[in-house]
Amino acid sequence: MTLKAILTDIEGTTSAVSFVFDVLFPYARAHLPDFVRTHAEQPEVALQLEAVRQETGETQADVEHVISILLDWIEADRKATPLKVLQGMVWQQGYEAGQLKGHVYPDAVRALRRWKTAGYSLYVYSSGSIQAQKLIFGYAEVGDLTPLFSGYFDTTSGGKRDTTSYQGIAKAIGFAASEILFLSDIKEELDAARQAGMQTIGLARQGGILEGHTTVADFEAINL
Ligand SMILES: CSCCC(=O)C(=O)COP(=O)(O)O
Ligand SMILES: [Mg+2]
Repeated sequence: MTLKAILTDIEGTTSAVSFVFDVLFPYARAHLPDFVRTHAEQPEVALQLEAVRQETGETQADVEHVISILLDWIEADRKATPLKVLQGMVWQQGYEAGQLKGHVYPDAVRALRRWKTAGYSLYVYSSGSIQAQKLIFGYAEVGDLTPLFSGYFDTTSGGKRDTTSYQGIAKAIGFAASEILFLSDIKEELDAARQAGMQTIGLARQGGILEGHTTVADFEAINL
């Protein structure tokens, strides 16, 4: 099958789950309350606070209550778009201050560089906001990896377990779904991508099999 583009997940695929859970989420938990208090009137922040109110039906919630909802969502790893957008804004401060460095597995860095040189177009699809995606790759430990990527998709393209999201992404990329390879560590995401017609490879970095999909332990084991 012809392959023209690679669409990759981040957490558990290009980057360690532990980086997200032990570094990024605690950073957001610590800094999001003051960030929201300070910037609540800023239009792009106010828009997300309003989105939280709409999503929970708590239309009269004050800023402190919205903050407590957001902290609950971090705890529950909710992939809610307003939380993801706000996390991206908070992380930007951390990356710019040198307090955060994006973790990307060395095998992923090597393979992504090789595939780009070989002429494949590279895209990212993560529940993290597009801003957060650009930050993890832009401030990677090995330097700026963003020149490798031709585009980014987040939850504004739909949920990662929904087939329609992958159909929409293929349309946006401009290739047939069958010409796109999706990489992820989550079986349900791979199932949805395959249902949309994409090629799939599962990443099981701790070992194991993502049932129904070719599964590898790292990017070096992917032969295009
Ligand atoms: C873009 S780094 C932040 C990761 C994040 O917030 C997240 O929810 C990870 O989701 P993924 O779809 O990459 O598994
Ligand atoms: Mg993942």
